[in-house]
Amino acid sequence: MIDVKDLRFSYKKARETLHGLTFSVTGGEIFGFLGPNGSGKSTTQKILTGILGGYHGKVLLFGQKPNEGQKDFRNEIGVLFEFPYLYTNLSALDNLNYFASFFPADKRRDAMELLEMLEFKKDFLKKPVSSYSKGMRQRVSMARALMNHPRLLFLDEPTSGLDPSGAVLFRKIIEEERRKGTTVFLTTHNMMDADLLCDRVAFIADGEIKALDTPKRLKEQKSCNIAEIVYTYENKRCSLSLELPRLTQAFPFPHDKIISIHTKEPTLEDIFIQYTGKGLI
Ligand SMILES: Nc1ncnc2c1ncn2[C@@H]1O[C@H](COP(=O)(O)OP(=O)(O)OP(=O)(O)O)[C@@H](O)[C@H]1O
Repeated sequence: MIDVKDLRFSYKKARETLHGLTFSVTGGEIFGFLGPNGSGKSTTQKILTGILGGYHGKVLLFGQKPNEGQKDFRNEIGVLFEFPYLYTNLSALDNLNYFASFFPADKRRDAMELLEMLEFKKDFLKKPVSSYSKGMRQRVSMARALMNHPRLLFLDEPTSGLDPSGAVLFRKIIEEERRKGTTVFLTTHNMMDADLLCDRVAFIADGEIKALDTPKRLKEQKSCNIAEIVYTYENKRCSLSLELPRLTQAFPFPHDKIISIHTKEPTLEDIFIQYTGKGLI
């Protein structure tokens, strides 16, 4: 679906922003592109969606170059940008109906249905976008990205500006898209979105991919293999950390009652820091 080999890009001659990215995304997967501010996520998405040209290396989507700009290609992708780019003097419905007019009639989804699915506040449907909160604008942007039944959906920070219940709703909708067979390229520095949604994630830092695998395997590779045992002894609550291989050996210690045994699993963010030496924010 997406095939990228040795992708290099510079905004200015003297400074390279992307230093040879290589990855591929297969049909039907949610692929996470995870990195801190300024690491090159949006630049990569802009190249993949044909907004930025002038790159070096191979970039193919559906087997064709994105910046060749064929209409068929535009009909097959949906994009949620980091910034909403909506007409602020128009309403949600007018914005969506205008964007829908770029697609053939049989590709268009109903604007009203999309906004209902995204739990958009009904009293604002005909008010101008300039009166909307960030979360409401994000809902309209998501509706626009889904407008043409895209086979490939690019989402740049989809849950940014949403409250927790809005973020849960968006994750549900993204999963529903995957269930229908849509391929999703999810750009984010939100570790929870990446961990909950993605089949595979690429860690990007300083314009380079530092690791690429399933969230589970990434966490297992760097797992610290420590179990924490909480127990009581002589009416006191105590805890003990133990390396996992020792759990299989007889390991006596004075106690009255074991309360819990938990492995200390690293989070995806812990793993990101181990690979890149930096946090996600
Ligand atoms: N139009 C531009 N002109 C010059 N430099 C740019 C431009 N856009 C981005 N950059 C630089 O390119 C680098 C990568 O930026 P990019 O926006 O791709 O990062 P990002 O990972 O998406 O960050 P964020 O999470 O903040 O959106 C940064 O150093 C940024 O300052």
